[in-house]
Amino acid sequence: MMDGVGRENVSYDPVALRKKYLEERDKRLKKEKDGQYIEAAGDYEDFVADPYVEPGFTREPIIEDVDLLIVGGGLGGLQTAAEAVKRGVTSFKIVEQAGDFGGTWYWNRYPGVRCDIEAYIYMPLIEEVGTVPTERYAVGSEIFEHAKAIGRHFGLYEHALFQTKIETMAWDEDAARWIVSTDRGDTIRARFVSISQGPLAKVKLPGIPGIRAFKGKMFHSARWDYGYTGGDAQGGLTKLTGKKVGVLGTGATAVQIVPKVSEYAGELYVFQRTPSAIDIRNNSKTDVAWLKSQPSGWQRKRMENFLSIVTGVPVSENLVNDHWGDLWLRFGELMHAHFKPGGDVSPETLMQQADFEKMEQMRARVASEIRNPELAEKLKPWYNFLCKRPLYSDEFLPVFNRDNVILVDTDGRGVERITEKGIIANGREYELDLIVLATGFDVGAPPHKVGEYEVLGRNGLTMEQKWSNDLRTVHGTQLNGFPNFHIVGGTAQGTTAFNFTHTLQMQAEHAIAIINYCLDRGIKTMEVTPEAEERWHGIIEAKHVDHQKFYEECTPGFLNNEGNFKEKPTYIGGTYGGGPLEYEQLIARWRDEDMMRDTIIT
Ligand SMILES: NC(=O)C1=CN([C@@H]2O[C@H](COP(=O)(O)OP(=O)(O)OC[C@H]3O[C@@H](n4cnc5c(N)ncnc54)[C@H](OP(=O)(O)O)[C@@H]3O)[C@@H](O)[C@H]2O)C=CC1
Repeated sequence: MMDGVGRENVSYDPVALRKKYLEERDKRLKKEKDGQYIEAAGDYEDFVADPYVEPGFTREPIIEDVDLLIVGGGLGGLQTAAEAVKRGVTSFKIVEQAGDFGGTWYWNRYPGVRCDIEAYIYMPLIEEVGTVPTERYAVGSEIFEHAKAIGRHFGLYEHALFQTKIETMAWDEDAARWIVSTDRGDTIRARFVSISQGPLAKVKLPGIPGIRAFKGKMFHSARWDYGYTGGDAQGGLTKLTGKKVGVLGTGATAVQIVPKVSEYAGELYVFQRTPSAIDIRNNSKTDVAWLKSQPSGWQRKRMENFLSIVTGVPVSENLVNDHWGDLWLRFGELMHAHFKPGGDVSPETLMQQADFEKMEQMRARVASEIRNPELAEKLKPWYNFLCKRPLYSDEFLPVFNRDNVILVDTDGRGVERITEKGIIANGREYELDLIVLATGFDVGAPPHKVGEYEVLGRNGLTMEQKWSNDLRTVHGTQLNGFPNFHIVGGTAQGTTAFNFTHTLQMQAEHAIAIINYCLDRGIKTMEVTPEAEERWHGIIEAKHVDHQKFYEECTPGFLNNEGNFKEKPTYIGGTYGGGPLEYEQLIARWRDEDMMRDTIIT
């Protein structure tokens, strides 16, 4: 079937393409690697101040013993708390630094914010809560509202401590509890802790000279200032009329911001270092009758079907049927047609073929959307599809046909400097009123780098010390030396997926099943043994999928630590190689069969 962007009859020269990809990568490799970014902390903390709460919030400190402390009120924390409630755990607190639940959907309120994953599988617990997403790909505010609805439905607000940051968390051997203090003067003594701090919690700023020099308005996309721009995420940015706006970045965030801002700004400058591959969104209104007629358990089934497709697990039907699955479905077709065990065509060759085809389609889409052929060339992406997180938009590319939108392509170099008046790129100064830093997050920073507090396990052991030689965990969620401690959202030696809430759900259920097991039986402490960590390490090694060559050849980005894949394991590189669905079965089996062998219980 043709879909208007030349998805059939794709022809290309694989040798020339590979050469071009490597040349484009080389333009972008920076000696600073991931050190090119500045963390929005310390001297840069003002970039992450919460613009959505009234200043001056105070409350009385609490001193409380609880069975469970959940760190983080984003979707992972909510899924953990909902699971706790379902299992009858009633004594718990949720500590969240924001002013409400929602996590990434609380912070990211920029114009055009929308989830790229279908709402029916992304928005957790919609069957239980009764939320009906209005569109197939929901806007951010709707997901934020759903997060709050989860909070109301499961009675989580009475357990929440908002606008509260953890300052210390230490295991007390005698009390067999985690003693946690906060910046609001609280002391919480928790039998169990589950942390869920999110992969997008740490804002990244570009470490370019002059970032403090700019005299106009500047903010990161995750702290949008509607007081300055007017309007809301849906539009109405009328205060930008006549203004010169610069958006720095062309990732998943920028492609959503740019079309909205282009409707209002006098001039919009989009500073591009690497053009992104932008696939078809094809959004639609929810067929409410269809949604309401689904049998119980439909959401889980749909989630599993999607996850199977995007991890190459064969399925007999394609329930979601959007463009996320294209690459794997095509790979499956090629394997079926050309792969024979012992034959001379390898799965890698066929995957590369599927990838070249996919990216040719992406480039053909650019050519068909952009009227000016020279401009179209600048917007074409030259890397393997999975080198960057895939993007979906039907609005971004056509925006460059507008007169008030100017692409500043830096041909891989990035912008050079920020000045009092604006941005210098390609040796020219662009004067601006507003600079939006759509420069992303420290995706997948290890847990001890996300929260700005130290977790002190047995005998004051820190995670940094524990992992100083090599990473050791059981399932990426439990650690020897850290009893009664769980990580939800653990990717290193754990798992992840494009539909991140799906893997959060797996780990939330796992953590609460274990915690509930202990609470039911009066078990004071449960700690995974060093032998269990070695066993899991062995499984991780045995299942290891060697991504090294692939990511080394990739254009830099957060998936390969900005071209530093060899020296530093990444978010993706260290996950369980059998894939998330196998991981889910394996952790369930572990609870039933091996938990007693692998833990010390008191
Ligand atoms: N579910 C959803 O719909 C959404 C999800 N997200 C999530 O957030 C993640 C992060 O996305 P995003 O916020 O876009 O961040 P990204 O890290 O994907 O993008 C950052 C952008 O900033 C650019 N950049 C950085 N430094 C410079 C510089 N000095 N000069 C010019 N450009 C520069 C990068 O260029 P270069 O490419 O060259 O590095 C890149 O285009 C996504 O991968 C996704 O997981 C975000 C938005 C929507």
